[in-house]
Amino acid sequence: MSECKFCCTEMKGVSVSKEGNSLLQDINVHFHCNEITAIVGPNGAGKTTLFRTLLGEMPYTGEIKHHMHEYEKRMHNPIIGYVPQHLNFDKTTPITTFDLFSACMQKRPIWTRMRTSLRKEVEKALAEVKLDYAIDRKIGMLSGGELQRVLLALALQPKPDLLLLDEPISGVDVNGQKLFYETVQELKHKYHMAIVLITHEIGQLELICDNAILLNKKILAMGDPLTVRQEAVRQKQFQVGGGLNGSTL
Ligand SMILES: Nc1ncnc2c1ncn2[C@@H]1O[C@H](COP(=O)(O)OP(=O)(O)OP(=O)(O)O)[C@@H](O)[C@H]1O
Repeated sequence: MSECKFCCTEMKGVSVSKEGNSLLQDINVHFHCNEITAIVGPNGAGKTTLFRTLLGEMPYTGEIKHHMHEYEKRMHNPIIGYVPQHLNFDKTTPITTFDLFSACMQKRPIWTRMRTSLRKEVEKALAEVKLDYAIDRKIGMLSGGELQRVLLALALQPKPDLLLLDEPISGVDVNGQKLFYETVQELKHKYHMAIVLITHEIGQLELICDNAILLNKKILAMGDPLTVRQEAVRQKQFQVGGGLNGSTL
């Protein structure tokens, strides 16, 4: 991967064990700002565990460092945004996109009077993910792709230094996938974030990321997406055409 130019998140000799099982072994990687890094690997490879470790949810040995500009260090601790694979909720809920944002963005309880500026802020946040039209829609009526872009917009409140996307478009149709990745590319250029993406769709890796990591407890390959893809095939970490490991080429 390229030299660190500005800020980055660095994992140095990170290992995770749980109940006597080794889940991650000696992970050494830099996630750079202005770059999208894809993490690929078979089921049970430890991809989500790596995210949970970065989010501070898993005890680990080794070091995780967030290198930031000096002035940013004075302003805040690193902010990490997270987009999950799915949001499980009752599809008949009357909650709208605006209600969801209000609950997340308003510091006071939402039954108290809302900040008058809140609606404008939500409109701006939704415009960034091309969902201006969805502010008053019930979340249960949104398509899979729209809902994932709502979650992406929420993960940007406030702007993170590191954005983690955990298989964000699995089950989303082709157009929805395209729109999601276009939006992520635009955000990368606009906010210079480090973005890390877990994906099983390694057939188009070079179209969606700048760097890739092949993970199976250890890092098996790392670098430009095409090379990592070839290495995944060579090491038979995936089945051509999908199948065994739930991954597609
Ligand atoms: N809290 C935990 N305690 C014990 N084992 C765990 C825990 N969390 C995850 N594991 C195990 O660690 C392994 C890696 O899980 P993880 O969810 O990180 O894999 P993954 O690469 O994200 O898989 P998938 O592609 O199927 O989502 C699995 O064998 C899982 O059962």
